[in-house]
Formats: sequence, structure tokens, C-alpha cells
Amino acid sequence: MTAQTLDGRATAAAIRRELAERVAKSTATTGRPPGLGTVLVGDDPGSHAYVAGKHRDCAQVGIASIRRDLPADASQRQVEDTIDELNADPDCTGYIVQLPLPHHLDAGAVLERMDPAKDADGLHPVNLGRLTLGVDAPLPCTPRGIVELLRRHDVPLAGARVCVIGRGVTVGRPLGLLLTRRSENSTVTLCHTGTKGLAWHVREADIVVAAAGSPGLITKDMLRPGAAVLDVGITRTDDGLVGDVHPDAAQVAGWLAPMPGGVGPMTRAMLLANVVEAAERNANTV
Ligand SMILES: NC(=O)C1=CN([C@@H]2O[C@H](COP(=O)(O)OP(=O)(O)OC[C@H]3O[C@@H](n4cnc5c(N)ncnc54)[C@H](OP(=O)(O)O)[C@@H]3O)[C@@H](O)[C@H]2O)C=CC1
Ligand SMILES: Nc1nc(=O)c2c([nH]1)NC[C@@H]1CN(c3ccc(C(=O)N[C@@H](CCC(=O)O)C(=O)O)cc3)C=[N+]21
Repeated sequence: MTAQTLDGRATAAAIRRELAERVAKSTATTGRPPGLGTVLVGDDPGSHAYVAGKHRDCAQVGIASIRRDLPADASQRQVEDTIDELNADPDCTGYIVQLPLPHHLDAGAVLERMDPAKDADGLHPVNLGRLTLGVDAPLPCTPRGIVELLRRHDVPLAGARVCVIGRGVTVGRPLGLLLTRRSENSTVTLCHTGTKGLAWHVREADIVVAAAGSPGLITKDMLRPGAAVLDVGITRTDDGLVGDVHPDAAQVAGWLAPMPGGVGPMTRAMLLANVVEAAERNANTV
């Protein structure tokens, strides 16, 4: 047996087509296209490639791009001035600050300075707070992409036992918040380096989300046969990108979101969705 694919590339392409129609409508209402801003500090090649990809995605669905690239030695002041500028810019519907920032910068202070209404990543403390409270807010892109990928492949979430490996702020921690909402109704076990008996927790699960950044951590012997397995972790090695799920897992899993081609493209599509939704909220107040 080999797992069916949770195809993030095809699903993200379908979502982009749906978004393009909504962009055309909100552009007609407001007289201007939604705009996505990116703030990139420094010259990490991975981050550059990722930001370039976002601007390509925007062009495909009719979202205008606003790009602010700062040198690696940019001061806290310079970065915060850029944040203030985007907060004030009516052409910028939403934006992201590409993480990680260089170590000399205070990333928390930069993120807190963003206008929560323009937070396309859904990672502003106010928006994470709203997620916790169950109040409408932009959702974190990777967790939202994971839920959307499972829904569009009809993998049941209500009552499902989900094992999330990793409690990071971009993936694991907010994913637990999303999946335990009444609208998803999953039961989540959040694992981390302090977890005793990781294999036991993984084997209990109907859905396994590996977001640890530890290559090949999840092996076939750990899995419940037929489980849905999502490989979120990405480690750069000399041989290219490696996921958290060992290739053998496909022999036991019922569904597999591979890396690449699974959750990554969904993350990018959800960023666009957050910007389109912000534009629609603005259109309603015109
Ligand atoms: N595909 C996509 O769209 C995206 C992929 N990513 C990738 O997802 C991964 C997670 O990202 P992020 O949350 O930001 O990362 P963090 O580094 O913030 O978090 C990683 C988490 O994994 C846990 N962990 C690490 N190794 C193990 C292990 N051997 N066993 C159990 N738990 C472990 C850590 O535990 P502890 O807290 O105890 O240290 C930590 O909670 C990264 O590889 C990142 O590159 C991120 C964003 C988007
Ligand atoms: N403010 C901020 N928001 C983020 O969402 C954010 C960030 N900073 N910093 C870095 C991480 C990482 N991340 C990825 C998203 C998509 C792919 C992706 O599309 N991956 C492709 C492969 C890409 C390739 O081949 O290089 C795939 O999995 O198929 C990867 C990684 C978002 N992050």
C-alpha cells in the first residue's frame, strides 16, 4: 500500500483561481487592487527566494506587490520606520515581515508595531490573542493551510486525534488553537523535545503533523496504519531540502502531504487569502 497524496500544489492553484475572482470584485468596489507588502532584512538566499515567490503569486491573482528590502545592518529605527510607512500606506492592504530577522534586531518589537489589521501572517500578538479568544482575525498561514488541505481532501477533523510535533510560534502552537475550535473539533496532542514517548503519541493519532525541523524524525514504525501524515518541517542540507517525515512512512500512511508539494504551497496561498479578506473588509466599510 502507498499513501494517497495531499496535493498542496494543485489545491493551492485551485485556491489562487478562486481568489483571483474575489480580487476582481473587491478591486471593482474600491477602485484599487489589494496590495501585499513584504519587509525583508538582509541577504539570506532562502528568504530572498521565498519573498520573490510571494510576489509572483500576487501577480497571478491580481494583487499589487509592495517590496521593501533593507540591508543586513539596518537599524531597529530603519525597520520600524518601514513598518510605520506601510501602516500608513493606503495601497498596502496587508504585509509580512520575513522571519527570522538578523539577531541585532528586536523582532518582537517590530511585530508589535504592525497594524494588526494589516497582519497578513496572522502572527501579531493581538491576532494570536483573538484566535485564542475565538474572535474573527487573520489566521496564521501555515496552520490555516494545513486545515484547508485536509478539508479539501475530505480527511475528517471532527473527533480526530491529531498529534502535532513542534510547539513553534508559526506552526505547532497556533495549529493546536485552530484545530481545537468547535468548527474543527479535533483533539490535539502537542509534542516537543520534552515529550516522553513520542512514538506512543504518534501511534495514537489519526492525523500526524510533523513541524519540528528534525530530518526524518517520523518513521513508518511510529504510525497508525492509514493515518494522515503532513510533513511541514524543512531542513536545508547539501543535498537540498529535507522534511521531518522519513520516506518509508508512505508505506503505512493513508494520506501524505509531502515536502515539497504539500503544506508549503498552501502556506503561500493562505497569505494571499488573508490579504484578499482584509481587502474585502475594507471594501465593506467604503
Ligand atoms: N512548509 C511550510 O509552509 C513551513 C515550514 N516551516 C518549517 O516547519 C518547522 C517548524 O517551524 P517553527 O515552528 O517556526 O520552528 P521552531 O524552531 O520555532 O519550532 C520547532 C519545534 O519543534 C520541536 N522539536 C524539534 N526537534 C524535535 C524532536 N526531535 N522531537 C520533538 N520535538 C522537536 C521544538 O521543541 P522545543 O520547543 O522543545 O525546542 C520546537 O517546539 C521548521 O522546519 C520550518 O522550517 C515553517 C513555516 C512554514
Ligand atoms: N513572516 C514569515 N511568514 C512565513 O510564513 C514564513 C517566514 N516568515 N519565514 C520562513 C517560513 C518558511 N515558510 C515557507 C513557506 C512556503 C514554502 C514552500 O512553498 N515550499 C515549497 C518548496 C520550496 C522550495 O523548493 O524551495 C514546498 O514545500 O513545496 C516553504 C517555506 C514560510 N515562512
